[in-house]
Amino acid sequence: MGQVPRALTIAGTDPSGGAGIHADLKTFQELCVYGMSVITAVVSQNTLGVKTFLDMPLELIESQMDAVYEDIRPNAVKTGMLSQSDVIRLVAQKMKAYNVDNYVMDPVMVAKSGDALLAETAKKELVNELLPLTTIVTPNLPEAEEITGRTIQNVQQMKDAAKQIVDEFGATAVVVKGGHLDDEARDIYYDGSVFDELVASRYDTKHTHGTGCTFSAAITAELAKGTPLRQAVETAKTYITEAIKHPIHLGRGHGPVNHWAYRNRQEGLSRA
Ligand SMILES: Nc1ncnc2c1ncn2[C@@H]1O[C@H](COP(=O)(O)OP(=O)(O)O)[C@@H](O)[C@H]1O
Ligand SMILES: Cc1ncc(COP(=O)(O)O)c(N)n1
Repeated sequence: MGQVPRALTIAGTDPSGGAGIHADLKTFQELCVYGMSVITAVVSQNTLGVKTFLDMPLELIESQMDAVYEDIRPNAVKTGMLSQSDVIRLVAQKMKAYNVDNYVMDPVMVAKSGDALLAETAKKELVNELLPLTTIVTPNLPEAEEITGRTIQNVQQMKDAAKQIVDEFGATAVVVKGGHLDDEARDIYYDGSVFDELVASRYDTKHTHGTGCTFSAAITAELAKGTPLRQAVETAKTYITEAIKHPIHLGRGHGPVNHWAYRNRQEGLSRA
């Protein structure tokens, strides 16, 4: 047997298991990829909201990245919550030092509960330092608005934002996620030459804690396996749609998505 595909997430935690590192590792596992993690912040949160969080010291983030790269090199990497400017600058510097490719950025800014997970002053660092390194970036509508300075209320405006993020800010590709838009869950993919729409039914559910984390982790897992980018995004869309469609009804707020649903569908099983 050849070496198993390996993916790394650099992100914050969620003790209730629905978002951040926890969502990412569950997604990697379900997609048969060996998961590793670098923790940027310990976040006290659950389905009801964020209570508080503590950023890890920079030396500890750096040391965790070194621990991974000196031993088990990942085939793909994603970033989630990076919370402040010096964390972003450090991660960008380490990404360059380790010559990272297959980099998926989920530009996490605000939790579903409305709590800020990225300092206001750090947004420009995310765009200037990290965006040009990405293979793909996956903003939701408010994040795409922040990055581009545009108002986005329809598909044409999503396409305009996608174009700006790639052509002007230097991402290799982008998916602008329309989970916040209308009656369909319509996302716009753009890779500098091709626009594409990823469309799924929109399910009327409050169980959407960790949807963005899960979607970007699924793209990362597929890239780690060597799946071409466009196809990786397609698989991630199926994964997140199934995970939202079959809620597991945990928590008193925005509950977590169902990580068993994708494989249940593939294998005709019913684990939950
Ligand atoms: N209610 C829903 N039904 C179906 N798909 C959804 C729903 N909400 C979000 N999605 C999809 O889930 C993925 C994550 O989107 P989104 O919720 O916008 O991200 P974020 O968690 O970053 O805000 C996207 O593919 C989006 O279209
Ligand atoms: C540590 C951490 N990272 C990210 C999110 C955003 O989650 P969502 O995917 O619901 O936008 C979160 N709530 N916590």
